[in-house]
Amino acid sequence: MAASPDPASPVPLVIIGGGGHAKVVIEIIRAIGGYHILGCTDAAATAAEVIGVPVLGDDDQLPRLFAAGVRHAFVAIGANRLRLALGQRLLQQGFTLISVLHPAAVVSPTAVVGRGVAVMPGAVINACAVIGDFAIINTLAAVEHDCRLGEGVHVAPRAALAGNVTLDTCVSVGIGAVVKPGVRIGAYTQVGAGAAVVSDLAANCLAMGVPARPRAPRPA
Ligand SMILES: CC(=O)SCCNC(=O)CCNC(=O)[C@H](O)C(C)(C)COP(=O)(O)OP(=O)(O)OC[C@H]1O[C@@H](n2cnc3c(N)ncnc32)[C@H](O)[C@@H]1OP(=O)(O)O
Repeated sequence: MAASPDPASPVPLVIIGGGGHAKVVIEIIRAIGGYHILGCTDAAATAAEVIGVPVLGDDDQLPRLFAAGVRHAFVAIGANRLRLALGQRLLQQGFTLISVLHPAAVVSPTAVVGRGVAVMPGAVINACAVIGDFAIINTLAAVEHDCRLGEGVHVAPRAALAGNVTLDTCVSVGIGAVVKPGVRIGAYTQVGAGAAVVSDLAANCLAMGVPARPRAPRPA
């Protein structure tokens, strides 16, 4: 995680994405303080600004911004694969990808949080959990002790991971879903809203229900 910025000299920052997730991220960055949000990039923008942040154009603007001295960025896109791919591209371009932790989130001092991670209000990340780059721990989600979350995962609002759960790359755990202790969920699998995952799930599947049952495999 990047060091905390100095509120007296705000760090210029660009946000990638301009949708609903970006709105939440913008408000967290404002709550943290210490950053000057220059704007956001959004190829599909329908307005000139997002809650007061100007839309700068599409991602082709990023090399120009880097050349102008902007070094800090955050990818605020909900789609896991796209968020991860763009984050990795920005790292290659030399940007520093900050993590945004809402002041009302609780993150254990023994947890490890990667780059480009969003932790929303009320989320709890408990002891010795490891959160991979570009993860989203959404509003009121619980990530219990010793969980291992890969890159690009999303734990949706009010979802709860018990201790020692492993989520591989780009897993999505739907709103209000729960995952039993020690369970491993394979890469790119999506768990439906309200599901109860009581045993391991393979990669690339869609699982839903109580207990969660995998449905037809999803395209890789
Ligand atoms: C801040 C934020 O907003 S973060 C956003 C977080 N997002 C989420 O949590 C989304 C989670 N997504 C879901 O739960 C979705 O319903 C999915 C991914 C499980 C399924 O989506 P789709 O493939 O589009 O399924 P679809 O809506 O066509 O439903 C197919 C069937 O599954 C059922 N179904 C859909 N979702 C669920 C669910 N979560 N649990 C149980 N059954 C479900 C439907 O009732 C339907 O049943 P039927 O065939 O008997 O009529």
